[in-house]
Amino acid sequence: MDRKTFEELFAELQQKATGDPATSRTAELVGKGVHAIGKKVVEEAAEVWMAAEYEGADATAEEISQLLYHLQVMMIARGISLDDVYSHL
Ligand SMILES: N=c1c2ncn([C@@H]3O[C@H](COP(=O)(O)OP(=O)(O)OP(=O)(O)O)[C@@H](O)[C@H]3O)c2ncn1[C@@H]1O[C@H](COP(=O)(O)O)[C@@H](O)[C@H]1O
Repeated sequence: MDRKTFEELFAELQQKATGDPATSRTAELVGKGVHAIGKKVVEEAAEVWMAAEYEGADATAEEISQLLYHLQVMMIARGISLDDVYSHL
């Protein structure tokens, strides 16, 4: 399985963001902009909630990974760094 940490994913997405939208989901989403990314964030957040209430831990963890991915895409689209977020934790 292709495992990565939150920080490793963010570094990968920063590279992907300026790539080819035809082959990179990240480049496609960043190209579509904050409005489209925001809709995905809300959709994935709802899927986390539903999985947590009605599905198992594995399904919930998968939905959480998709939410984290889309949050990172939003950060990149808005020029927000990991440190910008960590400073509020
Ligand atoms: N971790 C992720 C990841 N999580 C979720 N997703 C995307 O989010 C989708 C999940 O949302 P949905 O279930 O709603 O899928 P969907 O219905 O096809 O979505 P829509 O097209 O309808 O918006 C997946 O199909 C992926 O397109 C991700 N896309 C990419 N990554 C990782 O990001 C990195 C860069 O990926 P690329 O930019 O595609 O090269 C790689 O390491 C990938 O593993």
